[in-house]
Amino acid sequence: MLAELTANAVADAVARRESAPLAAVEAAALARPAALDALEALRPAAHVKVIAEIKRSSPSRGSLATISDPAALARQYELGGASAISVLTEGRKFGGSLADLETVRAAVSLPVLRKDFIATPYQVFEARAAGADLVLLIVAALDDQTLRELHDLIIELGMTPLVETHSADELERAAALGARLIGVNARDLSTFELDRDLFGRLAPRFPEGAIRVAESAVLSATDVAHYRSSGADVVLVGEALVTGGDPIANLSAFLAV
Ligand SMILES: O=C(O)c1ccccc1NCC(=O)[C@H](O)[C@H](O)COP(=O)(O)O
Repeated sequence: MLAELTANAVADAVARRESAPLAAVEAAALARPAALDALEALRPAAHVKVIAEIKRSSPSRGSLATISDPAALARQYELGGASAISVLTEGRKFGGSLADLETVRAAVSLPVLRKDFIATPYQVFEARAAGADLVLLIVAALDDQTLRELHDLIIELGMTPLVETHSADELERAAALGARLIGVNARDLSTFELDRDLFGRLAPRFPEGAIRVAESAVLSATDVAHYRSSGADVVLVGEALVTGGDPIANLSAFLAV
């Protein structure tokens, strides 16, 4: 499934390139005000930090929430104390778009993550052109050379890569890049199986000084507490915030952990 999602995302970017050629997107990326400092926003603190996600649907869960106004939801996340906003920009399975990212960027003063299946420099330029401050790189989807190339391009453009892993080997590959913001996704992106204990098993292997992000499978404050006690500096939460009623109240509960 991960290979299919990545291939689709690249095909969609190739189609967009017909109307927005690389040179135009590069120019738009370079014309943007500087990206916000996500490493500072997510710096380890006495309390856990939350990256709150705008997520309409997913391959594993189907339709989650309508979200007709992503800017309004992002503002609620900001009011609720999120430290960054994740915007799923993949259209086919997640119902997202770069337009969502742009509208969220304009609505909040928090760093914004482009969460997608990034495999080409074009998608990185698109992310910056839409106002992203962070870009997700999924280690399992990329060979070492592409991973390095995209990682370095993201930094060159002033953004922060969030390097996502799901095994000790992938964590080593992230460490070899010098990644400073590393996630462990509890969700196996090929089988959709969830393993909330994976973060805890991998936490001791994080490179010194890297910010540790636990991604997926937070349904309650108890799950946040579990990740926090396993060493997470940051949790990335989607489903629980878009389906759980009042996002501000839910964030407060998560941040009180
Ligand atoms: O969510 C999915 O079903 C999914 C399937 C395949 C690739 C990626 C997928 N999700 C992306 C994410 O990693 C999550 O949206 C994110 O970590 C938040 O997860 P959750 O809080 O469990 O919604």
